[in-house]
Amino acid sequence: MIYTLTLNPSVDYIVTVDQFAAGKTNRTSAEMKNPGGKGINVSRVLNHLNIKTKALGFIGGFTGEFIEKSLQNEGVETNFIKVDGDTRINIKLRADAETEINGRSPKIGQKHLDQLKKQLRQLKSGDILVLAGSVPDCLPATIYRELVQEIDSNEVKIIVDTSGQPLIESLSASPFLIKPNHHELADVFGVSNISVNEAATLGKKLIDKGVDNIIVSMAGEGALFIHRDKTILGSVPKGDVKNSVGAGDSVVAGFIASYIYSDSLEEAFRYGLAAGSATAFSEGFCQKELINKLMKEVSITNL
Ligand SMILES: Nc1ncnc2c1ncn2[C@@H]1O[C@H](COP(=O)(O)OP(=O)(O)OP(=O)(O)O)[C@@H](O)[C@H]1O
Ligand SMILES: O=P(O)(O)OC[C@@]1(O)O[C@H](CO)[C@@H](O)[C@@H]1O
Repeated sequence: MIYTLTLNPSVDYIVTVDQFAAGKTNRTSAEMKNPGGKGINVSRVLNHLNIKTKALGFIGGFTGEFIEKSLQNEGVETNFIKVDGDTRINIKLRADAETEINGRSPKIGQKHLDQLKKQLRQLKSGDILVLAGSVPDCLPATIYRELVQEIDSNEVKIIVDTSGQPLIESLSASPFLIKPNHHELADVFGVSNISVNEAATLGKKLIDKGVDNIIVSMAGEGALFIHRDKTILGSVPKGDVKNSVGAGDSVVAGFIASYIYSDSLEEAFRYGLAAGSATAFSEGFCQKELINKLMKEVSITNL
């Protein structure tokens, strides 16, 4: 089974304002409310690709109910733990530029954490666990590593998509895959504005720390795939970007979808990039048909 864990889900309120004026009353020309949070997005994209997952995490209040109902309506299996307080609402403002305001998590108590640990103890050899998104303020930055320690089997593949200290702390859990973007990777080393070659060098340092595979996404500039004995540069298709929310999550979902069938890391990397771009070029999340079309435009070069 593939499990996704979103410690800090969100209702994504995506609003389009034709001409945004700061400090004025602006009116929307379009708006959407979607269940969000990185792990939930991975589950939703995999569902588009007819792959079953179980979405785990903490939800609360009317926003939490909205998320649970929306996922159930789409056919995504969930096993959320209910907390007091409302799940956050994240604002994605589409105007000339895209601006995001991400909210804070409701409080998560020890009993909720214990419930989650109990769920994770049910995971079995061959399962995949995707730990994705920010860590709520009330939890320690080490939480992903601590949660992985609850899993009995060493044969569960761990995928981590987070940033900052939680990403650094998760490295010692020996993840099968991490997917930082180039800014997040640079951040791990306290640097900024890295070139592709610098990203490859920094990525290899994380491989030396015990990570099996790394995808470093660089938006429209392509992506790197780094494995112990090879580094590959992937191109991404050219197109009209309509939506960047969930593009990175689609890379993770696409990678998983392809890997479980092909068992080929290179094919999975290419499919992940095609899925990321298919989401970027769509109003909602990627669909199979567009991913397959874009696959032809993703080329890879060994570095
Ligand atoms: N301008 C673009 N043209 C083509 N594909 C794009 C573009 N921007 C993003 N993508 C696709 O989306 C993927 C993820 O983009 P990015 O590197 O911005 O990740 P991210 O920062 O994790 O994304 P996000 O947090 O917005 O979901 C890229 O690997 C690519 O497949
Ligand atoms: O605040 P976090 O947890 O880092 O990111 C949350 C978020 O921005 O990530 C998803 C897109 O990747 C959105 O659905 C959601 O709003």
